[in-house]
Amino acid sequence: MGSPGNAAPNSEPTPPTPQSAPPADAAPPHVLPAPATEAGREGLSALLSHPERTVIALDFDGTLADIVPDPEKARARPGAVAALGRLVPRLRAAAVITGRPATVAVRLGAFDSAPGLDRLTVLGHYGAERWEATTRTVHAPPPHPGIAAIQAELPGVLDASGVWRGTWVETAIERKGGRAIAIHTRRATDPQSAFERLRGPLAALAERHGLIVEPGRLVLELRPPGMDKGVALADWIHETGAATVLYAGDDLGDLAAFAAVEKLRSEGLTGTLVCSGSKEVTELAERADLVVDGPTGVVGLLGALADRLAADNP
Ligand SMILES: O=P(O)(O)OC[C@H]1O[C@H](O[C@H]2O[C@H](CO)[C@@H](O)[C@H](O)[C@H]2O)[C@H](O)[C@@H](O)[C@@H]1O
Repeated sequence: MGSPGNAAPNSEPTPPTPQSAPPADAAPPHVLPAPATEAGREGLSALLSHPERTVIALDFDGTLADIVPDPEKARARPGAVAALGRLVPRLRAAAVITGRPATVAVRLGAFDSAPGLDRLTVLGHYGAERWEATTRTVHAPPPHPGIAAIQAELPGVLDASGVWRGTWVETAIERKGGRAIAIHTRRATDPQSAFERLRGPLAALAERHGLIVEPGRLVLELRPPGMDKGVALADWIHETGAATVLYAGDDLGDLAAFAAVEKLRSEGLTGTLVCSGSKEVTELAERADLVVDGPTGVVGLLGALADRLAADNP
C-alpha cells in the first residue's frame, strides 16, 4: 500500500474510492441488545462463544407472533422464521414451547417448510405434546376425560356469566384439538372486565373436572394439570446436554420457564431470559435479563445473533 511519503511526484491526488451505498430498500442491520443483568450478559457471551453448546427456546404467541384478535389468524412475524433458519444451524438445538397444540404452532409458524430448522422441536400444550422436525410426527398423551365434560357445560357457564350470550359465544371458545379449551375475552366489549368476571366460574368448572386454569393475555385456558413450560424446558435442556440456554416469552405461562432457567443457573448452567415486552403483561419484564419490544424486538434479537455468529464463523 502506498503512503504519502512514497507517492509519485506531481501525481494527481487519488480520488476517494467510491463507497457502495446500501440499496434504498435494504433492511437495516440488526443491533445486538445488551442484557441489563450480569447473569444475562454471561448467558449471551456464552451463547456467542460456544453456540454449539447452546439451545434457544421460544414461546409462540406474543413472542414469535404478534397478538391478534382471532387466534386462528396469528402467524409468525415476518422475518422470524428466516432469522431462526440462519441462527439454529449454528446452535445445538432450538425449541418452540407453546400453549398451542404442537401441530397448530407448526402450521401457524410454517416451521415445517422453513430451511435451517431441521433440529427444531415444538413442545405444544405447555409441553404435553411434542413435534420433531426430523420425523414430522407428534407425540401426545390421550385427551383428559374432563375436557369433553367441560365442552358440554361451558356454553351454560358462559351464558350464566352474562359476559357472552348467543352465537357470539363461539368467537370466545378455542377448542384446541380436544385436549384443552381456551376462553378468549379479547373480542368482548370490555375485555378485561369479561376476563375478571369469568375467572371464578371457569376455575370452579375446571376444578369439578380435574383440570386447571392457565391465565394468559385475555385468555383463560382450561387444561390438564401435571405439565408446564418449566418442566418441559428443563427436561428438554437436559436431553440436549446444553450448557447455555436463551429463553424468550411474553406471558404468564412463560414464568414457569423463567423459574426453570433461574434454577438451572443456580446449578451452573448459563442462560439469558428475554421478555417480549407488552403493555398487557409486566411480570416477565421484572424478571428478565433483557426486554425487547414485542415480536419485532425478538426478530431483531434473533437476526442480530445470527449476524454475529455468521461474522465470527463465516
Ligand atoms: O404459549 P403461547 O404460544 O404464548 O400460547 C398461549 C396462548 O396464546 C394464544 O392466545 C394469545 O394469542 C392470540 C392470538 O394472537 C390472542 O388472540 C389471545 O388474546 C392471546 O391470549 C392461543 O390462542 C392460546 O390457545 C394459547 O394458549
